[in-house]
Amino acid sequence: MYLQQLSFLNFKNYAEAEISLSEGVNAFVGNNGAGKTNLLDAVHYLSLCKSYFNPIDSQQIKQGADFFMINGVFEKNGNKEVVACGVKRNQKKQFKRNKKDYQRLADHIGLLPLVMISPYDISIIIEGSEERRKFIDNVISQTDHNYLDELIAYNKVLTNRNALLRQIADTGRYDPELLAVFDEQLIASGTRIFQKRRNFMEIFTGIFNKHYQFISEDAEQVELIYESQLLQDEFAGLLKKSMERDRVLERTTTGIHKDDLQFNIHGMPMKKFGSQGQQKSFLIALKLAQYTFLTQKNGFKPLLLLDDIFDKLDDNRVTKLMQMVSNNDFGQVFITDTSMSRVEGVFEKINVGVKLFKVTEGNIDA
Ligand SMILES: Nc1ncnc2c1ncn2[C@@H]1O[C@H](COP(=O)(O)OP(=O)(O)OP(=O)(O)O)[C@@H](O)[C@H]1O
Repeated sequence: MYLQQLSFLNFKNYAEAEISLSEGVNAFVGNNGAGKTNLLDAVHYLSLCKSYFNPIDSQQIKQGADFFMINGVFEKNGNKEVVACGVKRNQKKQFKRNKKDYQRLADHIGLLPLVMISPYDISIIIEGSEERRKFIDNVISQTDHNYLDELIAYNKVLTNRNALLRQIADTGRYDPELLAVFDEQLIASGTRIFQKRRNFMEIFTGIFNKHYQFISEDAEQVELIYESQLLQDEFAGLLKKSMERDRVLERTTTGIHKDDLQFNIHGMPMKKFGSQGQQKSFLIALKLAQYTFLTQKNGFKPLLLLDDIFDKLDDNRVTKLMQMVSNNDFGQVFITDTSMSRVEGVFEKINVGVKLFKVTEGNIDA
């Protein structure tokens, strides 16, 4: 599966652009602020119906314009998939596959899978647990359609249960039967999500370890550990035990909404003890593991988008990484960088062909 043609109108700093892409490695080179990341984000829209960086669609419309449009022609299993995404100010986002509107955007997720690696991913390491849960959920939902619905259902019951806990605190009165219904729904849904996350992490951790060791050439010992209260006890028992605390705190304190991932380097937290290059290597290994997982599950290769990938990595790691993503386990790759000579040098060294694009202030030249 790969993107053959990409065009857009009024998207971020681009008035208009149209490019034909290589099935292999495509590199976009230009100065800071030229529009390299914006271009990757347009590809992200076509795959996941949204920006990777900013959840507000209208903010992606070029300043002064009142709509944006992104079109992509993909090749998948010998067929063409024509995908179009349009956003007009104050109107619902339009998303089409082969000229047909989608009823639900969620139906598109997973059709054209994509993995993005960006400097913003550092939030997975340094921010709170929500970022790490988002990462797991994003990977699983690209291969399991029911997963997203299950999560939405869980969060809805969680909101209702929390509202009831606040009502109990305010009024001292409540309907125990209603609480029992919420608990039952939360347990059923939460347990299914937990099982999916645990099964996923069992496979994913092994893939991650292999990728990290490859990129770092076994230079350091790292760990990726799934943490969930449900690993210790059944959800029903946990909920019962935490009832008193939940009532005091007026929110549900146990469940899969508390799951987290632990990242360690030499047994210590990566966030505090990893160098910037080690943290970046860790994130790259996580994302490449996501790539391998999606490939194994789907039976075809996702797109791989590498934004500003060379920054903070030493030459050995850059070479290893580019060797890896240019081999047969990977398909179409997009890379951005600020230096043409660096990109040319890296690919000459590993003897891999690359399609080069120059990006200058909203213009792309092949
Ligand atoms: N809605 C918008 N309308 C007009 N310009 C926008 C819009 N959104 C973002 N931009 C502009 O896009 C530019 C940023 O582009 P982008 O992030 O793609 O740069 P880049 O080439 O990746 O740079 P760097 O090398 O610094 O990462 C900024 O100048 C920003 O002001």
